[in-house]
Amino acid sequence: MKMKTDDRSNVPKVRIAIIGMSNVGKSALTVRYLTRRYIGEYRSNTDLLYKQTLSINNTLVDVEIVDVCCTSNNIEQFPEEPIYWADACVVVYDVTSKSSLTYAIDLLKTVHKLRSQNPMPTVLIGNKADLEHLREVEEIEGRTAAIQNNCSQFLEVSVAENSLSIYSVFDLLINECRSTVSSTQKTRKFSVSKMIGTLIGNSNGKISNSPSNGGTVVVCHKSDLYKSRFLKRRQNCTKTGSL
Ligand SMILES: Nc1nc2c(ncn2[C@@H]2O[C@H](COP(=O)(O)OP(=O)(O)OP(=O)(O)O)[C@@H](O)[C@H]2O)c(=O)[nH]1
Repeated sequence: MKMKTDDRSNVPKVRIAIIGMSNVGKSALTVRYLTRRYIGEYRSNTDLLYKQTLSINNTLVDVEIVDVCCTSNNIEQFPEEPIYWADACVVVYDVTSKSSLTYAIDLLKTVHKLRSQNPMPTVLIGNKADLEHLREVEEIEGRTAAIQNNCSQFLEVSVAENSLSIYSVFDLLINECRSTVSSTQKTRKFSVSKMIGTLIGNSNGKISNSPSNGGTVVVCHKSDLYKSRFLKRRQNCTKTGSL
């Protein structure tokens, strides 16, 4: 079903940054939410910008998700731009890696520091719960970290398995920030989607009642997407695809 361009002018947009240490399953989580599928291997060393119109509680929402790849596990080197860009943040760790929880906690503190003037909802997700025999982080440790760092939700999941709770975490998060977002969108200083919109193609005309289609994904090198806020980045993007 297609909507007229005019009909879409009131569709709210929500931007989510997925962050966490390398190999915790950020890409797998993002693709699981948007497509309901699990894909085992993803390219690393690139940030992925997903853009999809979803129907949540019978309301359309333009959702943009940046899956921030993590080439260095040094918190000092984590790029700040996605945190300023986002309306909400999903911080992921791996229950089989204690250091990934430590990193996630550092990220949560960084998010709250950078966004102290303009707070945004954060969610903490412990992934790979299927690997019980390799577990290094107890559920209570993750939950405590989430509470201590003001996360609105905490969840242990296995993205490899199809669990409704994964979808409801995102849906709740999007609902949580939707009202705030609609009032601030008019005053945004810059827009990644506007800047690279021509690359993404005309996804604006696509309405997806099923979350498994209708989206686009742009693959960019992190430095190209975030270090500069200018359009010249366009030429450095390496690939555009559909979900
Ligand atoms: N057992 C298990 N493996 C998972 C799960 N989720 C992801 N993986 C695996 O973990 C590895 C890393 O997944 P990615 O989604 O690429 O992780 P990432 O955080 O995006 O990694 P970077 O791009 O390096 O930052 C892959 O081999 C996935 O197949 C899960 O729930 N269970």
